[in-house]
Amino acid sequence: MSRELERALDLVTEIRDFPEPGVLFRDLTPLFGDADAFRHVIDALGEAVGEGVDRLAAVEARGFVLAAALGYARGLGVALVRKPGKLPNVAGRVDYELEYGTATLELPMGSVNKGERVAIVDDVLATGGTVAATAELLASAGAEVTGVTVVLELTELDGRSRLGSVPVHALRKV
Ligand SMILES: O=P(O)(O)OC[C@H]1O[C@H](OP(=O)(O)OP(=O)(O)O)[C@H](O)[C@@H]1O
Ligand SMILES: Nc1ncnc2[nH]cnc12
Repeated sequence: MSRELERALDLVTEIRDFPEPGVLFRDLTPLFGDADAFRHVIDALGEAVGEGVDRLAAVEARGFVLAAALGYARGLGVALVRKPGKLPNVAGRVDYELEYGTATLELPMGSVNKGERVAIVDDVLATGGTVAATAELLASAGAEVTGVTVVLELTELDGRSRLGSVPVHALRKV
């Protein structure tokens, strides 16, 4: 890994007991706010996503920031998976467990085509609930999930185990 990418990832801060007691929250805000760091992270994610991908998928909200820049850099459109109640036309909905609480995700109608090869991008892989729910939504819409690419993987929470044989790429494992 380049020194620049190491420096970028070192900007992620740890906050104890947020958003609830017992959670060590990884905050990517300083990384998003530093132009050089952000560029190095997007370049690294672009390499990790690899070839043979037709589209990206990302989850509101932090995933959108990464996927928008990555989609531009790689010339790929993005399926914007949303928290509930935001979409006029919903192709599918999944409820899932988070490290802190429960959540629901919705896939916009028409955001992926049948048979498309879609790579999921997010900032943090924790329990894997978010990405597993996204993969389920994409599969229900007829897309093929080629892989999951994240900035940080929280290995202790073993999110990978929820993703079956889908390849997971993390820029850093903590
Ligand atoms: O692997 P998991 O246990 O599912 O957790 C990972 C998810 O949690 C965070 O999102 P959050 O729902 O906090 O939303 P945000 O992006 O709107 O801050 C993060 O951005 C990932 O999407
Ligand atoms: N510990 C954590 N830090 C940042 N984002 C998260 N999403 C789920 N768990 C998280």
